[in-house]
Amino acid sequence: MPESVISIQHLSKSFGSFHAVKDVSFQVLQGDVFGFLGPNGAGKSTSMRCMLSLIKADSGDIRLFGLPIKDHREDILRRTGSIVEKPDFYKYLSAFRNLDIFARISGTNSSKKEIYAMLDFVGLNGREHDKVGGFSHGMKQRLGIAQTLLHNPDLIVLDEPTTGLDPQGIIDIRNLILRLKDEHQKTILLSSHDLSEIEMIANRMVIINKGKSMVEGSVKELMSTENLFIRLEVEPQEKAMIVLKNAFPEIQIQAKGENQLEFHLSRNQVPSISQLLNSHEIAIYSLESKRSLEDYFIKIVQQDAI
Ligand SMILES: Nc1ncnc2c1ncn2[C@@H]1O[C@H](COP(=O)(O)OP(=O)(O)OP(=O)(O)O)[C@@H](O)[C@H]1O
Repeated sequence: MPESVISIQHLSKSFGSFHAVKDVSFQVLQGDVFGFLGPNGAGKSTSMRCMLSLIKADSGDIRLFGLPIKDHREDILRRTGSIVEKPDFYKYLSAFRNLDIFARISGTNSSKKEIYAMLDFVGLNGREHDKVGGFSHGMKQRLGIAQTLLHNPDLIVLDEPTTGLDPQGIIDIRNLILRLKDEHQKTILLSSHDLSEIEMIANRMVIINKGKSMVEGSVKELMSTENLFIRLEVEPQEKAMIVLKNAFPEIQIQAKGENQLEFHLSRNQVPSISQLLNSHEIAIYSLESKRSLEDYFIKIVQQDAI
């Protein structure tokens, strides 16, 4: 059994009368890329800030590397790199100078060679001496990751690292996270509101909603039971609706516009749709299937209520 790197039990935090985190528990094991998933406002950042002791939790047990954060803050933070608040840089200085200054202030005293190697690792080679003010959001994000890696932490905590990035920026960060896990054996906790993002890089995850943990486990196992949202463009629409209702009596189908149908279907039933409609001479112009975190939540919440 891999070592527990983060263990959070029954974490709770209020701001005045507002209970932002009510009951969050999860466990991150060594070598995990662990997805901390929840919609906006679910309490992810607040939980992460409590975990790193940037703010004080009201109650709950927080242990990193097996040690309670309240008694071992320094030791724990020495082994942890995080971007939970937006990283700040001197925009009139180069990427290299920014890291050099940070290394001196924070006491990592990294050599020039180490800083160049870090900039190379995050894909900023060739841009080392350019001013940070001219960097894209994605480049700043990668520079932020380089900064958190300077002290060679075992655990890396990233709060919504791909938010606001363009598609290439998202791919760059995703690849960087996977390399940190595969080539450097880091343990990574990252938050996101995007289920598909987590599915692509995390091996385990917890889903939180309204300040409470809903479900935790292997990403593959959790996703395999999931329903998909289907949007079909078909003709004739009414006939398609009847055929689908006969084949899947348990589903609720909504007719949209002239020839669109929308419904939810379990993943393993999706491949049979086109064959079914073709056999009734119904033309399919498009079939769109997507996962929706919200749909997934509703399913979990409904299961919870039974
Ligand atoms: N310092 C604060 N004072 C008052 N309310 C706060 C404070 N920080 C967070 N909140 C509230 O707590 C709730 C949870 O916020 P939090 O930032 O933890 O959510 P999140 O899951 O990270 O969502 P997002 O992705 O939108 O950041 C939100 O309703 C937020 O407005």
